[in-house]
Amino acid sequence: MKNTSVIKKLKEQSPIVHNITNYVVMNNTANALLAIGASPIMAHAPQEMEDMVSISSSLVINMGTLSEKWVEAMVLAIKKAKETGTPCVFDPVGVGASKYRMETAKRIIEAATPEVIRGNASEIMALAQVTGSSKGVDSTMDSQDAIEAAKSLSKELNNTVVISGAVDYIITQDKVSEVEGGSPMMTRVTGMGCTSTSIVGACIAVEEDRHQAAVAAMELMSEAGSRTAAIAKGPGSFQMNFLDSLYQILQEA
Ligand SMILES: Nc1ncnc2c1ncn2[C@@H]1O[C@H](COP(=O)(O)OP(=O)(O)OP(=O)(O)O)[C@@H](O)[C@H]1O
Ligand SMILES: Cc1ncsc1CCO
Ligand SMILES: [Mg+2]
Repeated sequence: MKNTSVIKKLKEQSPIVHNITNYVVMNNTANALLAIGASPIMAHAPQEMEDMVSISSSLVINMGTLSEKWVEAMVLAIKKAKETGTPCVFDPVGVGASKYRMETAKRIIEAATPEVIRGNASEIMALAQVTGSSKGVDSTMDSQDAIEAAKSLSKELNNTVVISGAVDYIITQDKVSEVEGGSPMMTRVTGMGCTSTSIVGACIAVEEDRHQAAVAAMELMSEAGSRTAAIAKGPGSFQMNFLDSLYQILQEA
């Protein structure tokens, strides 16, 4: 890890991170947050969204498995977050794959701008409306192909945009940071992208410089991915050992 200052803050502060995320990854991302010393809440009932945001240090909105009640909860949560000054990261899973996802992403962003958006190249391209041709929830292009789209998105929204992939790009207006490392095995385990989004959520809870927070989160993912790849025999042991790697990196910091 190049810079451990954000990680040290995570250890000291143990932030509460409220996640409205998808059924597929809920358990993985809650465990990843616990492994890095954060305190996850996974909840999505509209009736309790404002209370949950009020007690949280950051908000994660992930639109992996949408339904009307969840969208209602997402909109309520991000509006409340704006009111309370709670930073939010948005993961536009599969945006571009359906009209509903495109409309929902717009609705969320129009309700209040998320401080950070993290997606793969297809998602960032679709979100920037450069192309509407996202295939499913996995990326069909290299992360560098979406840099220009991410820059225009970041300028339009005045926020930070993260493109994940073999190389991660963290983009705030014209500022571009790169994070290498990790492992191709990360694409064989569901929800590694969603996990990176939740870790961004933990980092923006403790670091006000959103760009720096997002870089730290992606570096943490990368380091944990590289370490895990050295010992895992396949996706199953990768998934399990990834949590241990996150935990160990935090212990060392
Ligand atoms: N080829 C690769 N080599 C190294 N690291 C990778 C590679 N592909 C992805 N990663 C890492 O895996 C994590 C997830 O990124 P990815 O772009 O696969 O997300 P995603 O497509 O949103 O995933 P999902 O939707 O399954 O959660 C990031 O931390 C990224 O750096
Ligand atoms: C596979 C899948 N489908 C909807 S969400 C999700 C998890 C990865 O984003
Ligand atoms: Mg994803």
